[in-house]
Amino acid sequence: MRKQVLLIGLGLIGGSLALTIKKEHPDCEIVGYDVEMEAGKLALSLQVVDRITDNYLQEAGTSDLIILATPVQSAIAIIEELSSIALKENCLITDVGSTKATIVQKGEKLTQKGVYFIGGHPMAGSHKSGVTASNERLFENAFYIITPTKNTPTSKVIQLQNWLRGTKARFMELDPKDHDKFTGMISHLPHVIASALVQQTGEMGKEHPVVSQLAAGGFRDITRIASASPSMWRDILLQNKQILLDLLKDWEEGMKGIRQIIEKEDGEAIYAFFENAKKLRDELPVGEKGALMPFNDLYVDVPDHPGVISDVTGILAEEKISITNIRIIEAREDIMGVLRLSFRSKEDLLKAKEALENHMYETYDTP
Ligand SMILES: NC(=O)c1ccc[n+]([C@@H]2O[C@H](COP(=O)([O-])OP(=O)(O)OC[C@H]3O[C@@H](n4cnc5c(N)ncnc54)[C@H](O)[C@@H]3O)[C@@H](O)[C@H]2O)c1
Ligand SMILES: O=C(O)C(=O)C[C@]1(C(=O)O)C=C[C@@H](O)C=C1
Repeated sequence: MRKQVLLIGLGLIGGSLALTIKKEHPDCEIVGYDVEMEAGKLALSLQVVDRITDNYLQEAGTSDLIILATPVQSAIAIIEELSSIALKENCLITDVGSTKATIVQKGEKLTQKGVYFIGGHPMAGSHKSGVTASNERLFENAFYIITPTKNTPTSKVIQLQNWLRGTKARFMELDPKDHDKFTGMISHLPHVIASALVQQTGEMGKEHPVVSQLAAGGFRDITRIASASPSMWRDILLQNKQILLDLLKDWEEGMKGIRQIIEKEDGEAIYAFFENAKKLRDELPVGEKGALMPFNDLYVDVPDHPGVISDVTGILAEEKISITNIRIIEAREDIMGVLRLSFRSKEDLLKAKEALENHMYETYDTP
C-alpha cells in the first residue's frame, strides 16, 4: 500500500523535509497543506509535494506520517485539532518546531489515543523563509533533535528516523525542557540580540543615514539572522518565555559588568574579556552544521575517481581563489561523492562556483 505523508506548513523547513523524504521514499504520496493558498500552489509547481489539499483534517485520517512544519504556536493549535479526529492506527506525527516543551506536552494527548507523537527539531535553517528557499541538502550533517517521551516505543523512534534518513542529519535525543534551555542559549537569545542591534543601528541611522552604509562584514555576520521570519520568532519567544527571561537577566548582568570595566578604563579586564571570548569561540567545533556552520560553503558533486580533488583545487588555484577548508562528505565506491569547500567570502564562493561549473562540475550553494 502506498504510504501517505501529510505535510502541514509548506515553508523553508517543510519544503526541505519533503524533498528529502521524496528522495528516499519515492513511492510515498506527499500531500501538502498551507494556510496560505499561494504557498500551496508554489509547493506544487516546484514539485515539493505531490498534491495539495485545502482540508488537512480530511487527509489526516488516511495519513501514515503527519509533519507539522508551521510556526510553533500554530503547531499547538493543529495538535489540538488532530486530537479530536480519528487518525490511522499507528500513525506517526512529528513536528519541526524550534521549541519543544509545550509542543511535546500537547503531543502526549495524541499518543494517548493510540497514535504516536514524537517532537523533532532539525538544527539547521536559514534567515530565508518560504518554500522557494527549500533545499534538500539543508539538513546534511546537522544535528536533528528528537524528543521522545517515556510513552514513545523505540520502534517508533526508529521508524521516524527511517522516514527522515534522507536528511543525512545526525539524530540526537534530548529531553524537551533541556532542548528549550539549550536552544534558548544558542539560538533564541542570539536572535533577540541580533534584532536589537539592528534596531539600535536603525535609530542612529535616522539621524545619520551613512551609518548603515558603513556596515561591513562584522555587522552583517552578527545580524544576518535578524532577516528571518517575524511570525516564526514571535511564536518561539512566546513559547520559551521563562527560559528567555532568565537568559536575558544573565545577559543584562553581563552587559553591566562590561559597562563597569569600560567606565573604569580597566584595560586588563577588557583584554581578559575578549581573550576569554576568543578562546571559547575558537574552540567551538567548526565545519559541522548545527555547531558552527562556515558561512561560505560550496558543495560539489564529484565522481569517485583518483585525482578528482587535485582537479578541483587546481581549477580554483588557476583562478587564484583560496579555500579555507575542504572536506569529503561522502565517498563510497562507485557513487558520486560530495566535496564541501569553504571560502573566506561570498565573492570567492561565487567565483569558484562559476569556475567549477565551467568545468562541468555540479555545485550547490549553502542555503
Ligand atoms: N527557519 C529556520 O531556520 C528553522 C530551523 C529549524 C526549525 N524551524 C521551525 O520550523 C517551523 C517552520 O519554519 P520555516 O522556517 O519553514 O517557516 P516558513 O515561514 O518558511 O514556513 C512556515 C509555513 O507555515 C505556514 N503556516 C503558518 N500557520 C499555518 C497553519 N496554521 N496551518 C498551515 N500552515 C501554516 C506559513 O504560511 C508558511 O508557509 C517553525 O516552527 C520553526 O520554528 C525553523
Ligand atoms: O539561520 C540559520 O543559519 C539557522 O540555522 C537558524 C536557526 C539557528 O538559530 O541556528 C534558527 C532557528 C532554528 O530553530 C534552527 C536554526
